[in-house]
Amino acid sequence: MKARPLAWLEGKRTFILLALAGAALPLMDDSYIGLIATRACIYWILVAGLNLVVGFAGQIAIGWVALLTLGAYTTAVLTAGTVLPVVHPFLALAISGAAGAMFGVVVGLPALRLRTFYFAMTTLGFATIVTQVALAWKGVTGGGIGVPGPVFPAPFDSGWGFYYFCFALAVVSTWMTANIAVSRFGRGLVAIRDAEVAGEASGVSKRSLLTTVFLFSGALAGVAGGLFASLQSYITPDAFTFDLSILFFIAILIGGRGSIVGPLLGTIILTVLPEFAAPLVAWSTFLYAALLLAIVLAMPGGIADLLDVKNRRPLERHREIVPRPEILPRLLGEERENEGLSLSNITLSFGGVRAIAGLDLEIRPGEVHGLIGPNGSGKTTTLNVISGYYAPQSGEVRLGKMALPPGAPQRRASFRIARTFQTPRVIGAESALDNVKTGGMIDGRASFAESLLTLPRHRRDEADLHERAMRALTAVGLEALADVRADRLQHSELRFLEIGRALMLRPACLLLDEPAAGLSAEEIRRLGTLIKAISRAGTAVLLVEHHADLIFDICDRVTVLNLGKVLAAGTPAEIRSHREVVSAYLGA
Ligand SMILES: Nc1ncnc2c1ncn2[C@@H]1O[C@H](COP(=O)(O)OP(=O)(O)OP(=O)(O)O)[C@@H](O)[C@H]1O
Repeated sequence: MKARPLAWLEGKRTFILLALAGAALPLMDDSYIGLIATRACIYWILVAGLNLVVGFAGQIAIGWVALLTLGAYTTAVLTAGTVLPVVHPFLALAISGAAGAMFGVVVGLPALRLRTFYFAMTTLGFATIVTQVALAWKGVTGGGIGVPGPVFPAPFDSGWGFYYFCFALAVVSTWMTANIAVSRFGRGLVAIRDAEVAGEASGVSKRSLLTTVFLFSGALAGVAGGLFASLQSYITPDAFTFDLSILFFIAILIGGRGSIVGPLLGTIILTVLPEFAAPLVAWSTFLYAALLLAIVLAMPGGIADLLDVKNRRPLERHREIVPRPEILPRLLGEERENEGLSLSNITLSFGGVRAIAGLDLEIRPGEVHGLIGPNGSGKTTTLNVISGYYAPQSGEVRLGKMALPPGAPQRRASFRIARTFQTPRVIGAESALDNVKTGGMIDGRASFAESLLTLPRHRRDEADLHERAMRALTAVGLEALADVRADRLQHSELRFLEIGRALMLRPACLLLDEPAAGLSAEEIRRLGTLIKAISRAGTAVLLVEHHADLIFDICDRVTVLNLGKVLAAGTPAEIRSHREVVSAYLGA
């Protein structure tokens, strides 16, 4: 068997090793090492929070040094007492955290509108603004001359005393971000990064989740800034360089997206490396850039990928998907009284193209309703109107008596409307189990703060979610692959995985967009049995499909679309013998 030299670094063991090493570091009795270790702890406090923004949510925030600067000046100015009465260093640190949180939201908000590099540019803009204000606002910040940093009271006033203070805060930051990573919030962030529409369909609200994370990440950066001011003894604007911002960002990339241990090791490496390469200090920007290039080209998954030994173990080649529909009632609820979904007079055009023209449709609970028609007849557009991705120009979608708000896809989950996609939208970097858990996002009761501190309600949520997700995976026949990363699964498994995720909503209405595409004949048969069982458990199922056999085998009713209009509607037998349908779609 192939040697796995990094296996011992997997998971929690690395954290424990690092914590023990960190706690024992003062035994070395070398104040220079103490200084570097303190700096690594401070950087990590900031990177821990930024990691949720960059590594988990995939937002390119490269100017986070702005928040370090803000925190440093806030603490220093408050404790120096040059402008206001002197504030106790601990209180000043807490105020810096609050200021960082507020400013974190301000810096982060453009991410709700801007994507990738545009957002990156705004964060850089903020970094420049903060440094320029620090330079220009001489009365408060001392301008280019600067301001003294705080000295924390005993026992934190000595080198190692201050180290332990920073180390303790770094441990707490790690613990809190690790708690978020394994909570529904962490999974929601990764969904925003890798499968935004699927996340929305599961009820992930990008706006509120990102705002909360910017708040938290900003608070950590503010606190890190306060500690940084103390470490520096005296701060001037040139302490907050662009290089520093790049260091924070690259530590996360080197570490690997969606990991905590990786960026932690990345931060330690990037803090320690320049000390060993002191003669190269003038080359630091060049070195960072070269390192980044090397990482992106040689190991895009970063350190975390190297450590992820579990996911390199080969999978069984000939795998079979054997759904277990008999457990559906336990997953979906034994006695459900769902209401049907109805569309009345829906019209939607894209420019001059009439995708749907006055469509009426009724999907009843306990039935499978097939929606068929030639390419471009408006089937996917109909699903997108029901699931809120498109707001129709006229007409109404109702669940029972309730009219659904047009648009607002992330609110559909609360109406228990679930869907799958024509091309499976899964989070490749997460396990099958975590993908399915994302579908149960809206059932979580614990707040972000409760998850941060892993309070009982959070633990109850997670235990419940785990049990249900395992049940959903069993129902769709994928329980043996629960721990496998989704990007290692076969296409057919992804199709069933999406259904598993949708079932987590206990849907009143399930929309399936060509679920049989790419499946073998046997898999289609099993899929048919599963879909039928889902509808019999009380769900209204809308099935868009090109496999006519599947449609006619399992549907209770079929609607045929042509050019966005209903060409025919009725039972499978009626549709099969409908003259116009046969000539327009089914063929002779
Ligand atoms: N976002 C869009 N912008 C412009 N036109 C669009 C858009 N989405 C769909 N259309 C057009 O609307 C019509 C209906 O498309 P739709 O994807 O709903 O058809 P479909 O029946 O699902 O086809 P297929 O079976 O190929 O998936 C097509 O003419 C398509 O080109």
